[in-house]
Formats: sequence, C-alpha cells, structure tokens
Amino acid sequence: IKDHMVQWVFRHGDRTPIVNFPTDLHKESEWPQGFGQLTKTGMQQLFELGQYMRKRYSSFLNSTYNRQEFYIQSTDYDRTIMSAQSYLSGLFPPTSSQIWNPELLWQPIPVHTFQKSTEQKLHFPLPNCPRFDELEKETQTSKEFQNRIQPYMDFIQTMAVNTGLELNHLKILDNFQLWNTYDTLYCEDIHNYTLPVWATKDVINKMEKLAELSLLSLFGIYKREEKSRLQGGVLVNIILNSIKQAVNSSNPRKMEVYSAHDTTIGAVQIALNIFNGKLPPYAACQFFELYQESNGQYSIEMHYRNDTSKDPYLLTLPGCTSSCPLEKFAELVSPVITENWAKECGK
Ligand SMILES: CCCNC(=O)[C@H](O)[C@@H](O)C(=O)O
Repeated sequence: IKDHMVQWVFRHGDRTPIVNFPTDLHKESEWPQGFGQLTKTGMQQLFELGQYMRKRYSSFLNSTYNRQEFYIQSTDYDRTIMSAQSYLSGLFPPTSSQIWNPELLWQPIPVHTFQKSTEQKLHFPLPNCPRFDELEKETQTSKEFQNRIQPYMDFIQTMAVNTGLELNHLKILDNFQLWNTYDTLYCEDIHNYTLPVWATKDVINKMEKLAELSLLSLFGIYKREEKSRLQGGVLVNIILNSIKQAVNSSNPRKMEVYSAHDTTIGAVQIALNIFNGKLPPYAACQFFELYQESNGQYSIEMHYRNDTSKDPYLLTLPGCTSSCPLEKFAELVSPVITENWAKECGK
C-alpha cells in the first residue's frame, strides 16, 4: 500500500481569550499580546505537531522542503498564521543544502492566506448565506435542540446573572456568547488568572457542555445535511477535488495543509458525520490519507488527532470501511456537496 497524498486541517494552538464578558475580572490589557494571540504554549504545541508529521511521513515526504510537494494555507488571523509558522519549523528544519544561516536551523516557508472577506473555505461558519441563517433559526426552535437545552434553562438564568450577559442572547446559543464565556474562563484558568467565585468546577463543566452544544447545533442536530452543504461540505468538496486531481496527475502535490479553527474541524466532521461531540482541543487535526492499494485501487483513510499522548483515531465514514474506496467516499459525501453555493444560499 503506498501513500499518495495527504490533506490536513488543524486548529491553531493555545491562545489568549478573544473577548471579555461584562463581569470578567481580567481586561484585555492584562494579556501581554492582547486578545486572540498565540501564546508560547501554542507555538510549542504546533512545533510538536510538525515534528509528529515529520516522523509519520518520514518515508513519504521529502525530508527537505519542496514547494512542488507541499502547500499550506491559513485563515487571516495572527494566531493561525503563527501556528502555521510554528508547525513548519517542526516539520521542515533546513537540511544541509537548505541551511542559509548556520546559527539558525530554521528556513522561511510560505504560509498562504487570503483576506477574511474573500476567503470562503476555511473560517466557519461561512458568512453571508441567508439560507444558512434561516436554518440556524429553525434549529434553535426545533424540538431536537429544545430537548437538549431545556435541562440547562435554570443554569443559563444563573449564568446571565453571573456574567452580566443578556439572558435571551445566552439561551439561543447560536451567537457563541456562552461558548465565548466558557472559552475565556478556560483561557484564564489555564494561564493561572483568578476566576470569579461562581466559576466552580461544576459550573465550568456545565458551560463546556453548552459550548459543545453550540458547536453541534451550529452545523448539526437539525437538517445536518442541508446545513453542511452550506458549511463544512464546502471544505470537504475542496479536499475531495484535490485528492481526485492527485489521482490523475503525473506529479501530484503530496501534502496540503490548512491552519484553521475549532469551528473548521467541527464543520468538516459534522459534514462527514464523524464528529465526537467534543470541542476540538488546541492543535487538534483532522486528516485524510489517500492510498493506492496493490490492486491499483485508491482508498481514503481519515484520522483525528486530539490527544498527543495517543495515536490518532482512525475514523470511519458512515456507510464505508475505515479504508474507503475513493469512488465510494465521493458517493457517500455527495449529499453534503453543493454545485452552486451562492444559489443554495438564496443570494
Ligand atoms: C470569537 C469566535 C471566533 N473564535 C475564533 O476565531 C477562535 O480561533 C476559535 O475558532 C478557536 O479555534 O479557538
């Protein structure tokens, strides 16, 4: 069995909070680099990911960086671009012929990025899609969602008082307010900032569950396939087309990598119906490996690395085997792939 091409999507590394909630004890000025910035921990996490991939693909990838073989794109955020750079310093330290400064075992490698307004493939949820906004509203009032949020109603009331956030915003979940508040408390806790007295272990756990429900209900729970056609299916389509091109190309790129966000991983996994319901941790990665079997047939394997202490999980596309023939894979994902995104968005 021969590795033919790999596609990786990862979340950036550890960062500072992105937003304050009204009663937050810590303001942006208390964070050395301000909101949303990659920390040294985050840099180390991505460096480790690069080293992991160097080992995993030692026989597949050329040990020296080769622009014909490798391409990386990042969303247009400091944290994802810097994550990509940290990752590349672990994946492609310069080998003898590439060393340009003997005191520095690092080489510049291009991280491609596109303006937020024009990039419509990596930062989810993709904006400016009226049909998706409609589906979001339908989701919030659906019984599937209401059944899951009902048990938390009293808790959400308490959270509104503790955080100073608007109750009727908090309970619809889709504007990330509860998720963002959980995230800010999580960042403060990791970096040893004092938490408010009400932020007990139990409260944080309940907020984590609601953050997970935010991600799940954003792309799934209700009309998963239709929402995925407008969201995660867009990136699945890009990845699948790139894999198909590699099959028909005489000298295909070996690896394409996307430096992105937790919502990117969530959108793709919910579109593929392989989501584990948990928030993707820092530097988590979903990756696809195209193999050519001895009989010449091409198959795709999907893996998810969300714990650096273990091997990545081999994931199985529902309806297929873990090593899924390319044609079968394409057929099974076709319900979440749209030929005309703008039209389906009702623009
Ligand atoms: C505030 C909501 C936007 N959050 C982000 O962009 C973060 O990068 C988030 O996606 C993450 O992966 O931490």
